[in-house]
Amino acid sequence: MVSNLSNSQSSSSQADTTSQTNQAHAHSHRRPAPEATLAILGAGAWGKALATIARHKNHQVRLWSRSSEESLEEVLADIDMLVSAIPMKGVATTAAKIQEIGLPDYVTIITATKGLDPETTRTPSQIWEADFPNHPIVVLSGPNLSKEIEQELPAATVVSSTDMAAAYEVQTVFSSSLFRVYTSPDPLGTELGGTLKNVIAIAVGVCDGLKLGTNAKSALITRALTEILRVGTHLGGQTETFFGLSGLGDMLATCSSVLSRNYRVGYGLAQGKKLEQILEELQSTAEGVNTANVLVKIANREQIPIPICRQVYRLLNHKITPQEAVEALMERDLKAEFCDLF
Ligand SMILES: NC(=O)C1=CN([C@@H]2O[C@H](COP(=O)(O)OP(=O)(O)OC[C@H]3O[C@@H](n4cnc5c(N)ncnc54)[C@H](OP(=O)(O)O)[C@@H]3O)[C@@H](O)[C@H]2O)C=CC1
Ligand SMILES: O=C(CO)COP(=O)(O)O
Repeated sequence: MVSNLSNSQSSSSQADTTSQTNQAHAHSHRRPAPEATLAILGAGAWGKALATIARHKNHQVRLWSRSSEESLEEVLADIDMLVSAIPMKGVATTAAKIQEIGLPDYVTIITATKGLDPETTRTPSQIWEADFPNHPIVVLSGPNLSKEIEQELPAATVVSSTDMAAAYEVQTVFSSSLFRVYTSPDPLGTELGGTLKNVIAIAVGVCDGLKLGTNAKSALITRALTEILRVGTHLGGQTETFFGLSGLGDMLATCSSVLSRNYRVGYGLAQGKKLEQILEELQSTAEGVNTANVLVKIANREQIPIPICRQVYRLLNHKITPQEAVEALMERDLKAEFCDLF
């Protein structure tokens, strides 16, 4: 399907990645990246798109979901990298299953889930890290609407890890002329940007569904960035990360496209549809619904002001109408623009 995802980096960037790959191997005994064997867990929209990208780089890809004929044991046998594109609700149980099966220490774990665990409030990478403390863990996140990637449209993403050798290796594995992969040393910030923006995409869907106009949408997205920065840095992400592809970049993509499931949740609510009906029609994951609930739990615990996300939470939990949510935001106490950023 995607014919142009071949590796056509310039010679200088090839030199860069070659030295990066050498650096990766200097730090580990992992096998060379050029023809890696990848298990991609989660055969939904995102797992399939990632599989397409990897296959066009000539990697061996085994795509798995719970309804696959192959067992998880079979899929995991002799792999170099494990990619998790599982929805949040399945991450902890799947990680526990893999722990039981066993995974050699050299296998890099790449997490592409955008969510927060409802029980523990942990991010997906924190779950993988806790279960696999000896493995390199890499977060992959960015403005990556899967339908556009399947249509061979260019996109960029971020791979982030405290183990930079692993990040460089994953960068090499996924980079192509249509998928530009940047590295970052801030996995938590990278992950939180992609996760928190889903709640904002619901808010923006409401804004568009109510036809509140461009001024309102611009104000909403801008103030939402302040809110994401406040939460994200409080939880340990680096400020600059939230201005990058996995933060602002992903928020712009998700808040401006009807391809976003989260945006469509908000849009549907503004049209008076019931949440259950919208989710039924989507037949796909909208992580912002769960994330809004977990985020409010975190904000209450840590005393972090999240006015926009709190209205989304109240709307999703049938405590308020879309119009009341708008009024509540507009009628808050007046204040300086940057008084409470950090
Ligand atoms: N779609 C996109 O554009 C992007 C999505 N993401 C993120 O990737 C994650 C997955 O999204 P997406 O692929 O769109 O979701 P989909 O709903 O399209 O697919 C989900 C996949 O996961 C499997 N699955 C569902 N529930 C569980 C579970 N409890 N345990 C294990 N596996 C499960 C499903 O198959 P089965 O039921 O057979 O197991 C299915 O293959 C989300 O966190 C999303 O935010 C990130 C970037 C882009
Ligand atoms: O995360 C995404 C794009 O980067 C996908 O967004 P949705 O889950 O809202 O479709």
